[in-house]
Amino acid sequence: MTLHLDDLRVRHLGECHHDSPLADLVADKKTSPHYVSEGDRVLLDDTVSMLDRRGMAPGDLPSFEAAGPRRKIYFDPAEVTAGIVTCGGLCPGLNDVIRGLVQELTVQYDVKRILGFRNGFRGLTARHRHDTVDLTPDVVRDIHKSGGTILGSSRGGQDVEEMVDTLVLRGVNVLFVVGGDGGMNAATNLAAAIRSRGLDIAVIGVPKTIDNDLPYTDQSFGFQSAFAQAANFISSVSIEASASPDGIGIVKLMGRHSGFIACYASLARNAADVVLIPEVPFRLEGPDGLLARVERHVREKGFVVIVVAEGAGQDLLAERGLLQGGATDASGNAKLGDIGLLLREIISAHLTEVGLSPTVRYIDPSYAIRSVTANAYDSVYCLRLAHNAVHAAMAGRTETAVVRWRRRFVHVPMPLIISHRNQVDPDGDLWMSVQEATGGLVAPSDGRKLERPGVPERPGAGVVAG
Ligand SMILES: Nc1ncnc2c1ncn2[C@@H]1O[C@H](COP(=O)(O)OP(=O)(O)O)[C@@H](O)[C@H]1O
Ligand SMILES: O=P(O)(O)OC[C@H]1O[C@](O)(COP(=O)(O)O)[C@@H](O)[C@@H]1O
Ligand SMILES: [Mg+2]
Repeated sequence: MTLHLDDLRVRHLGECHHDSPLADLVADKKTSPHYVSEGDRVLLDDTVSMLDRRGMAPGDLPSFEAAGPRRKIYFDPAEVTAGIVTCGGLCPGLNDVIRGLVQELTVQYDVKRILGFRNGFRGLTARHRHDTVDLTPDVVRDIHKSGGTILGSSRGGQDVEEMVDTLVLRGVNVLFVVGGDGGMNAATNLAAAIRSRGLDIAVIGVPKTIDNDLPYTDQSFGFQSAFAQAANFISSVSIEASASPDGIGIVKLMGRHSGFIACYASLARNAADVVLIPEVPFRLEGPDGLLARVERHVREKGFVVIVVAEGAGQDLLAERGLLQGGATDASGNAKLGDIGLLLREIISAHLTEVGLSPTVRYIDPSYAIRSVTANAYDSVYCLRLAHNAVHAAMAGRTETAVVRWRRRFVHVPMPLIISHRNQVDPDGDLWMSVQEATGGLVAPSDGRKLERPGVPERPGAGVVAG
């Protein structure tokens, strides 16, 4: 998809006439390596060759509006009622975002009324619209010390007009939606319905996903905390596998369509011998297939550690009739088959057949990963996203997501956030790092040639076969 400057312009509700309480803070600020001044823009591309290929004057290059406080704002804070909703699967840092939004709205902008809608968009339906939480600095003071979301979350569709009615009935003129692709889709529809009714309500998105599968953001909040926790499970399985004769360690990690958690968690411990992700289909059979590679590892080193993203190898499950074709959850997300269980069965059978005596250690940590408390890095990240989301809303931006792009906080039109999925690029440098760390790949099922098969020496990897 080729993006142009106009695709990256965000919607405004109107002119900003009110003095911002933060005007003095930004009055003399200029763009520097550590600040982007109001009105300046952040480039989409970041290499000389990409810019060169565009062949444009700097002002015409595709770029994002910088986030941050403005000198003038659109809303009179005394007239603002803010709403907050968290939706979809959990992710570390949701409470940090809620806390940051509430603190910034109240302390900096003196907004007096903030409603927390319960259990995702379900909380905006007619049935639940009056069951809200009054969010104050006191209520949110310590919530970042726990994972999850104090507001609750949910999957499943709701009527968009009914949700707009809720905003009108509850007097909400600024809504913050913390959600993933589904949540951003719903927020986009909501904003469109608001626009078609001519209402003065801003909808600001804070993109959320532990799968890190949303585009136009450096890395989603909570992702670091999630993969750090995932890495602990890889260590556990590695220790178990290395202490067992012909040990097979398998860790299945979340990642429906994108294998970022599997890649990062594997790199964090450098204990994985094989990493399987949805973006790179793999073969079981043949000299470079998974089974041969696993067998080689076990024979040469005594054990093997496999990290598999839940969305990997779904074709293998389908071939075996282990997928309910077209089955989806309440939000329309595809229901996956259990690749971890299939690998456990197939690998055990193969190794037994070739005369080994495998001991399999299989962990599926699932919710134990995404429910953790945000680490210090993610807490800071969430707080800064929240501050910028509040600035965007008060400045009358709408249908806009607040993200960090190439280290700068920027505004992205919501439709772009759902325009495609962020995935591990098999030709990109992350996958290259995984290849370097694991010493090669399982043969791809698309017939591409392997470049570097082999078993690398890993310091501290444990038992080496004699
Ligand atoms: N394509 C869609 N269009 C409109 N609303 C959607 C869409 N997909 C999901 N939603 C709504 O967004 C909410 C969250 O979506 P879900 O896919 O469960 O999680 P996430 O936001 O984390 O991706 C759900 O309540 C669902 O109804
Ligand atoms: O059991 P649930 O809630 O459907 O969640 C499972 C899915 O949630 C995820 O964490 C992604 O969540 P989102 O769809 O909310 O982004 C996936 O990794 C996983 O497949
Ligand atoms: Mg999703």
